[in-house]
Amino acid sequence: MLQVKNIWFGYGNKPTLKNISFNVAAGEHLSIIGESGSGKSTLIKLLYGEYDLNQGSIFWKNTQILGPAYNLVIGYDFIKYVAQEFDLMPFTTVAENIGDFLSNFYPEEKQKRVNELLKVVELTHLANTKVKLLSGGQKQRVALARAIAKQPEIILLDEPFSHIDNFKKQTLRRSFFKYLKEQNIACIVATHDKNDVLPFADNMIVLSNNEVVANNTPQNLYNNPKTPLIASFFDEFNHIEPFGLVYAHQIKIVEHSNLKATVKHSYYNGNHYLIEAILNDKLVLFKHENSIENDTTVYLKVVKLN
Ligand SMILES: Nc1ncnc2c1ncn2[C@@H]1O[C@H](COP(=O)(O)OP(=O)(O)OP(=O)(O)O)[C@@H](O)[C@H]1O
Repeated sequence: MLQVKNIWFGYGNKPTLKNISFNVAAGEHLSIIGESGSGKSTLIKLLYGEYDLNQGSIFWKNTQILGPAYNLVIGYDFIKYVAQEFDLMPFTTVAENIGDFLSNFYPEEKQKRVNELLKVVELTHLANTKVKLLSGGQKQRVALARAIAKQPEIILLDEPFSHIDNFKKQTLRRSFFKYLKEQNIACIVATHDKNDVLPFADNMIVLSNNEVVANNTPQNLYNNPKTPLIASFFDEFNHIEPFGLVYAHQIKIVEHSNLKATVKHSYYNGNHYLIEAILNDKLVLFKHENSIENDTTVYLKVVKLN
């Protein structure tokens, strides 16, 4: 298990992270979310041992993760880290990059493993292409395959699919996270994308103002967002008294109610429209199957079924 106990860290005098504690079990999938600059990447780097802590401790099982003041070479065999900038060998092929950490002692085994990894990240067709010729998204997939090549016990991913286009993202995300679960590899993922979290994470932590402000399952945080920051991560939302935080899909148009609003704009969103309206002099957002003409009066009802 990963045990993070009361860690503090700052690049200068001011703390970037304060009083951070959480655990991650073997094979567990934890997401870290928070606004840009909230310290997600910094936390991932601390878990890898890239910096020295100001206070607190990090253990994976019985091994303490220590920073450069204690280690000549940063990192540990059982932990892999895929940064936002990938560390690849540009002048060798995709297959060579992926196989770089694998032993040459059993060439057939090595080839089999490389083929398996190429399949997980859907790069079989580019096996013999030099990495310098790849797109950003393809390079990101090589970095992911390299990180799992030697079966780490824990993998740290910083925005792992940010360069990958939507055509590939959905299937890649499913096959990659499924692979980690099957192999019982714990993973910690810093992300801005709810689609990295909701279908896959066992738990998620929310960073704000240098601290962990929530640590719970995605289901609990989605169904009961305690703060606007958490609600905004998942979807468009409103604050309507006496209901509190209400997602746009939790508002319906009804024949009559005491929530009388005037429509100002309809945004096409594929399977629904996002409607912007004015309710008691405040903006309200709700989802509707059709567009609605501007200045139409509608009556709204809050339906919180979660
Ligand atoms: N090497 C560094 N030296 C000094 N300050 C840094 C360094 N790296 C990050 N910071 C600062 O630490 C804070 C947290 O940055 P960090 O990159 O961890 O945030 P983040 O949540 O990962 O952001 P994003 O979502 O934009 O990637 C920011 O204020 C940033 O400017």
